Amino acid sequence: MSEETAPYGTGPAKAEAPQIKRIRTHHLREMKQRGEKFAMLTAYEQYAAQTFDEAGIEVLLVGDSASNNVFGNETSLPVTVDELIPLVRAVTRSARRALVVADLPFGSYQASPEQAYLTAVRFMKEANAHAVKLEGGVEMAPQVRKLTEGGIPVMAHIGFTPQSEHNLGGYRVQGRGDAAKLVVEEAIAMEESGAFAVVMEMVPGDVAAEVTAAVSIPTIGIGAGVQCDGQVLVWQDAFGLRTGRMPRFVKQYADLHGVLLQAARDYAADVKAGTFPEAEHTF
Ligand SMILES: Nc1nc(=O)c2c([nH]1)NC[C@@H]1CN(c3ccc(C(=O)N[C@@H](CCC(=O)O)C(=O)O)cc3)CN21
Ligand SMILES: CC(C)C(=O)C(=O)O
Ligand SMILES: [Mg+2]
Repeated sequence: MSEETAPYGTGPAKAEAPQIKRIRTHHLREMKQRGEKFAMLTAYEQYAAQTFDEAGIEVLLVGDSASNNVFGNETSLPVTVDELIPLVRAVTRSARRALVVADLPFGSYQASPEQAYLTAVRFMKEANAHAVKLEGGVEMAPQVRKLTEGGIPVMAHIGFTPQSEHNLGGYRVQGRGDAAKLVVEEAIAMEESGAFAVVMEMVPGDVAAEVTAAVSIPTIGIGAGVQCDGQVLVWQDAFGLRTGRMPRFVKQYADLHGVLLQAARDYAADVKAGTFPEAEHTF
């Protein structure tokens, strides 16, 4: 089937598509230098990825949070590399401009730099990821160095790191009081090991500001205040597809749950009443 007549989900035909320059890791660093902020969202499949890309979101993260937001687990711990690879592939196929980052899941990189490299290579080769992300500070420096030297851009993730929730004593703010200097040290270790950016999760705003000033790589906050170079949220939180208690750092920009609920109810009511399908929907 030609691109022009393909009915589903292929977006505009390649021939008509204007040339769009892909965001690369150095562009984010240049934005930091210019004092320009950038936005990152999670994405796990085609339509969200296409829509966020069209909206100008600079970075799409295929988070290990797919564990709870796609696969229905309670935490991010159970998700596997084999489960995440098809999601990353869908997002890289769908985003024309955004930098697509694949989150390495729990247990797929902590054992050794070699394990981290072999896992990251799978995301790069099998899913066309542009970069990978891993959780941890100073203790992950050998992993970050190994990947970077092997040609794989690494985004670090410090502060509250959900894969270590059992060691951190639950979902808690990190870096309060004396622990602030540890967060700064972690960020510096990540920059020195070659990370191109660092996510900071649930860190006091003043500490995140200090980190942002202390490193030349961009910082990306989630519950880390407005002075980070970029921000990230889980899209189902920000756009209201997920319901229930939200972390304090979430701002709700839409009520997709309400929209979908009403649409599904209207459809069911039409079917039951015999008012759908109508003549125009019938061959
Ligand atoms: N849907 C979703 N959103 C996320 O932000 C997210 C995931 N899933 N899965 C992986 C991790 C887990 N994250 C979480 C989960 C819960 C809290 C939370 O309950 N925070 C509370 C307590 C903070 C405190 O103790 O001070 C909050 O009110 O922010 C925070 C981050 C962030 N990530
Ligand atoms: C919340 C972001 C930073 C993340 O790691 C994820 O979605 O998995
Ligand atoms: Mg994650």
